[in-house]
Amino acid sequence: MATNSGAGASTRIIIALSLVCAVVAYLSPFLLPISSTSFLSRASDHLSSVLALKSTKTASGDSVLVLPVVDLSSPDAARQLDEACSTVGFFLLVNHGAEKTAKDAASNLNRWFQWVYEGSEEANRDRLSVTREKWGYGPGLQKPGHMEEEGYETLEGVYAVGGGRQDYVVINPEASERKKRGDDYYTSNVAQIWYEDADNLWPASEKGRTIKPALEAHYRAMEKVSTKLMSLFAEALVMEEAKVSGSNVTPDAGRELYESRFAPLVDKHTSNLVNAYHTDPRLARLAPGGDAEYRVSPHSDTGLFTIIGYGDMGCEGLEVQLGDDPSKGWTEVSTSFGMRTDQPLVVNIADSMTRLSGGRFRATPHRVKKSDPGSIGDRLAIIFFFAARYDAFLEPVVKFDGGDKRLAVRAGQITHNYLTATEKDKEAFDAWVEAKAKK
Ligand SMILES: O=C(O)CCC(=O)C(=O)O
Ligand SMILES: [Fe+2]
Repeated sequence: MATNSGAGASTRIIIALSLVCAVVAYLSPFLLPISSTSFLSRASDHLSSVLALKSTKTASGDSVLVLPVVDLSSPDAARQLDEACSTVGFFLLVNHGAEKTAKDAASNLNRWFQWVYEGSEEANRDRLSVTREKWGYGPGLQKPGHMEEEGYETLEGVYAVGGGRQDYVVINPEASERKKRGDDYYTSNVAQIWYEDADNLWPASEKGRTIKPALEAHYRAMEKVSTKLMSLFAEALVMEEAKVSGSNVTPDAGRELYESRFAPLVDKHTSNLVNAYHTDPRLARLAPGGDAEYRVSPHSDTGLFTIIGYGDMGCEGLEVQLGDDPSKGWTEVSTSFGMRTDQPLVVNIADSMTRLSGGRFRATPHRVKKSDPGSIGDRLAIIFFFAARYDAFLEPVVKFDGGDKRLAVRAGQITHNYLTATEKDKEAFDAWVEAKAKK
């Protein structure tokens, strides 16, 4: 896969900052008091205070952000998560246990996408055999017209994908089997918005053969990581609630909150694994449009949180809007610090988690810039949109003074599938939600 060559001044700053971080991280066992927390969490504490989780301005006025780190193997993970998600809303997840599946997914997808873009007859046949309206391969989240002009609203913007991005969308590998068994959650009329077609499509060619096992394994690994993160979010919210109310936290409080409020929302989650491949718009022969202002417009995600793997590449082009004041502008994200570890994942809070946490965890607006002129910027993002059951009721699970009381909704009503469904299907779902609320 080709790399970007034209990132300019901000890249030099990222590299400089990464070097500083690497040195700080290397020296931190000597600089910081030895404690039971892991090396990485101490390094991240230190980074947090040194950088105050804020951006740094470059000479040209650009900003870069070294993401806060959450170490999933650390006993301090819930606190790290709370700090990152109540400030930046983005973090770098390390020691997550999905290193192998993240790497395999990236290498298999890169190989197949590159082959498809070369456009041989066999490659075109393979591409067409996995192209359809919803799951499978196609432009931006599988809706023709799901482009710059036709995005949908999120809490913090409009989600639209520019020309040149092709998504290979995979849903829960269990869904098809469950539907065949007659599970009402997948077979009912209202479920059709999500599960009208519950089968994933897979390439049949020699080149694409390994994609199915690689992506199914990665999907399952992402489910595991998400479950662990949900239990840490519960722990973090319980700690915060106790702090606000001045009460003590019982040892089981986090687990109880997870089991009573979180687990039931996600036992049949509607998460999609969206494998987003961007090429230089000039090469985007297969995509309509081709020259949008952004690769992805400014938006927040609608699910609970999003976990992104970039394989052995960085997150080039990803930018976030920090703080409450949009006039502060956009800050480039760097994953360089975490790149010292194997396959770090970028995680961001999404709208549903903002709602569940009473606004404590921030669904930070983000966007993906076009590649710089002159670069041949192939770019792969393996995006797991972790989303609740479509019938989950999203309301705050804890009460904070002054917490965000934005309208509670059914999780399904803010998903991409619902928002791009026919009016008739939407009405049927809304009526069902109302009837359920009355019971
Ligand atoms: O490609 C990326 O780095 C992020 C894409 C994104 O934000 C999205 O598709 O929701
Ligand atoms: Fe996003």
